Amino acid sequence: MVHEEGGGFMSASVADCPAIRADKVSVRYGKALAFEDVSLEVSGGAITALVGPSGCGKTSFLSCINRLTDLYEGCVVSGQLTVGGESVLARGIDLLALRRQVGMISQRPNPFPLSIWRNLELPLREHGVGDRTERQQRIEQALRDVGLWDEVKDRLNRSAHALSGGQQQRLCIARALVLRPRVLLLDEPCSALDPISSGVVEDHVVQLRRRCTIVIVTHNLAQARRIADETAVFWTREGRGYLLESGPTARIFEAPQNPVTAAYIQGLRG
Ligand SMILES: Nc1ncnc2c1ncn2[C@@H]1O[C@H](COP(=O)(O)OP(=O)(O)OP(=O)(O)O)[C@@H](O)[C@H]1O
Repeated sequence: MVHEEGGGFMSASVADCPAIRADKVSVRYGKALAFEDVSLEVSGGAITALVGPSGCGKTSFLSCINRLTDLYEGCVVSGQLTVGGESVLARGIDLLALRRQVGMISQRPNPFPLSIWRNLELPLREHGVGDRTERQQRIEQALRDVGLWDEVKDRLNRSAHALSGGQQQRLCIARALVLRPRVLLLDEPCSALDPISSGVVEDHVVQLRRRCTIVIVTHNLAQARRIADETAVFWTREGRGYLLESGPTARIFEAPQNPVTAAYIQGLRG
């Protein structure tokens, strides 16, 4: 992909729980604009929900933040995007360092076809983190953070694929957490789960508030209202996504400024 911005990403200077700032960010796939001119401030340490109808660019926006967009041929990201004040769209930034700071969880649980332990050890080895003792500590802590430790501590060498869907998704969150990211991007993390597993995942995401800056895409407006400090509503016009409005979640749900937002949250549109 091509990036159209200057600057640099210095992992050492990113503050704890960094804010994310998008200034007129647009994403094109070939000639098709996925979304355009999105300007959004995401507060450090808060949970921000991205909501809106299908195809309005929520996942594409999320993917810019850790440069997953690089994986799509013909994808062009323009505008300014910073994490903790450091540009993430610049050419030549250290992508490994960026992705260590900015973890991403996808919609469907996707553990590697390896043991539970290896799933968590692999990213640590890949990023050259710690010695054996530190790796063990991080793995146990990450499993505790997602409430899995007591459930799996006696079967760490079993295949991750033998876990239930909800456990697999929590394992994937733990796999991101072992690297101690400062930003966590979650793309509809509960959409493939049953309501009980979904609730468990949601509870653990909430517990990460203030430890990470969290951006979560969700189609579940009740979930956004329950867990998000801030909400950004995306919309689509002639096939192009844009940001309709954003602000504190209570304001978006109780006193939306835009009539389209009002209709959307009442279930009348979208
Ligand atoms: N890899 C890709 N290549 C080409 N077009 C893409 C790609 N990913 C997304 N798009 C297009 O970009 C637009 C925005 O898609 P995106 O998945 O970001 O929206 P979304 O709001 O997350 O949708 P959903 O809620 O259904 O996941 C859509 O028109 C989609 O078809």
